[in-house]
Amino acid sequence: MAIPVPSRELFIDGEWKAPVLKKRIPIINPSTQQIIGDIPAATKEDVDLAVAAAKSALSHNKGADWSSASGSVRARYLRAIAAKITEKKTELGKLEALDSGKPLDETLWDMDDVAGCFNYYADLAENLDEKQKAPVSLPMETFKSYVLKEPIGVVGLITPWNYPLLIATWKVAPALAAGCAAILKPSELASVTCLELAEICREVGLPRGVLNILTGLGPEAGAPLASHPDVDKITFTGSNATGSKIMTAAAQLVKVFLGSIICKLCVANIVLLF
Ligand SMILES: NC(=O)c1ccc[n+]([C@@H]2O[C@H](COP(=O)([O-])OP(=O)(O)OC[C@H]3O[C@@H](n4cnc5c(N)ncnc54)[C@H](O)[C@@H]3O)[C@@H](O)[C@H]2O)c1
Ligand SMILES: NCCCC=O
Repeated sequence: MAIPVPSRELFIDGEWKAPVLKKRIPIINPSTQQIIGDIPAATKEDVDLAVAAAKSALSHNKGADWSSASGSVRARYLRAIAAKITEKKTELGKLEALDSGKPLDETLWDMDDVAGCFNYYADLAENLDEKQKAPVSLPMETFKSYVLKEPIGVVGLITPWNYPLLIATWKVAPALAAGCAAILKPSELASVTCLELAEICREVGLPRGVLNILTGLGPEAGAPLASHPDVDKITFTGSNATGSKIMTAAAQLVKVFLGSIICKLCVANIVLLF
């Protein structure tokens, strides 16, 4: 299964960017304990750049490029990403097996699920167009009411090591389908395939800043993302201990009370939605 691990940088505003502090983290193959490469280590400085890029992606071309584009426009990108995942399935499966220590069969199944998930949310994005401005019936004829679905804004996506690209996709695909701009912070223990997702975003021409990918340590990269005042929503999957820290950080910014944090913690199938 020998395959070279690509050397990547952070993915910010549609470009590869070296971390401001130039730090890197070794990639350790869990089955051999050998160092097989390294990933960039983002810090608060890079988080600030990525959040600014995401914020500005929402308003490029007065929103027409992304946040207020039709669901069908966004679906085209999601389908293109799905097609690239399928095209690169073997390479991605091998990289993820080396990086996470999971059996190759499993990581290959996960790549099928990743592609399926991008296609699923492409369908939902298209369906959004039909549902947009659905009228709400009111008892008084003097009032008109309809439902306008709008993206919440900039979202932070923090993910664990055990399904590296799949759990990231469960967060990236719906965020993009809805018209949000996102910053993904994968686990420092298994980030390689998430960086390859960045390369795929470049290849399909995803508008810049719509998806930013910051690898790095939890306290150095995850924490400043979770507590960033310009991040409108945080979604996190991981341990109870980290979930507690993220909810505490969000509470300082009153995000918890605005319906803006989702935590999937270590008790199976628990979803806390405030
Ligand atoms: N409920 C589910 O569906 C589900 C799915 C997969 C994994 N899990 C759970 O995830 C855990 C395994 O994942 P892990 O070891 O990667 O979890 P973890 O909590 O150590 O790390 C998860 C993510 O949080 C980041 N992080 C760490 N400290 C942070 C901080 N202070 N602020 C912001 N981000 C921070 C990490 O860098 C990583 O990206 C297990 O407990 C497992 O049960 C749950
Ligand atoms: N089948 C994937 C389950 C991921 C959560 O742990």
